[in-house]
Amino acid sequence: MARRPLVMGNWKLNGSKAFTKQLVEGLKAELKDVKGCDVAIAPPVMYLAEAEAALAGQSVIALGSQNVDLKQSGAFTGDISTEMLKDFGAKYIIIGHSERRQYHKESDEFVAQKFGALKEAGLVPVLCIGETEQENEEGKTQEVCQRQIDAVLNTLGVEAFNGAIIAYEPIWAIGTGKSATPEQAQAIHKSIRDHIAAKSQAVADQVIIQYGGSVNDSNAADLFTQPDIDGALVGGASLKADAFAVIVKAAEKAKA
Ligand SMILES: O=C[C@H](O)COP(=O)(O)O
Repeated sequence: MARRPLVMGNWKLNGSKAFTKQLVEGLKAELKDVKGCDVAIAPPVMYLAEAEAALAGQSVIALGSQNVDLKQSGAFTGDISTEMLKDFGAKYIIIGHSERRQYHKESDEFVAQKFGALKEAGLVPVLCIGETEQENEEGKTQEVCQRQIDAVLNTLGVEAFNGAIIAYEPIWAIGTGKSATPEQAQAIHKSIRDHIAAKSQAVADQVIIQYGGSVNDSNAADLFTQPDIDGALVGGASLKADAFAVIVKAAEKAKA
């Protein structure tokens, strides 16, 4: 079945009020005629208000967030709730990014709880999974990805993946300039889809599986030729409107 691609920019810990306005204006100009690809940006939560204001009046670019917490209100210093994200019009919410797993010790189970909280709130989880370089060299890539997905499958059921996004991001490819090859990524994406298909073919057929890890304006088109690569989660190259636009348009063209 045809899946509508999603290209999402993860700005990580970058930007300012002025940068946010400037980049969003640039993206609006570059992407105004895009029809065949969903597009989202995840600025730092500090700048969701600026991004929401700058995105007003257009429907090509959706707003997202890089994280969410579990509680709705109360004495939880520093936390961000699903309702707060909805208040800013955020839709696509990244969870389980390897930087959160590594630097904030987020476990598979904790990430699965966040997945459930997002589904309950009517938001779209963008579940990041992926192996370290060592796990890759030890041939454990599929095992690691399946374990990270199983944390959701086994607690929320396969139907939770209806309308959700998976982002396969090999950790060794993030920010290194060393992307997985299209063939390497396709093999893992297919194994992820097959793993979900073992529970439900229908759910597997519709789930968007993005690739992330050094995607740029030069390598995106080749990645998108692969049948199970349904878009990209882009870090560094999402900070430049022209490079990000090339990636979006490559997805639109490849999946037309
Ligand atoms: O969320 C995005 C990824 O971590 C990829 O980052 P990158 O494109 O800078 O390698």
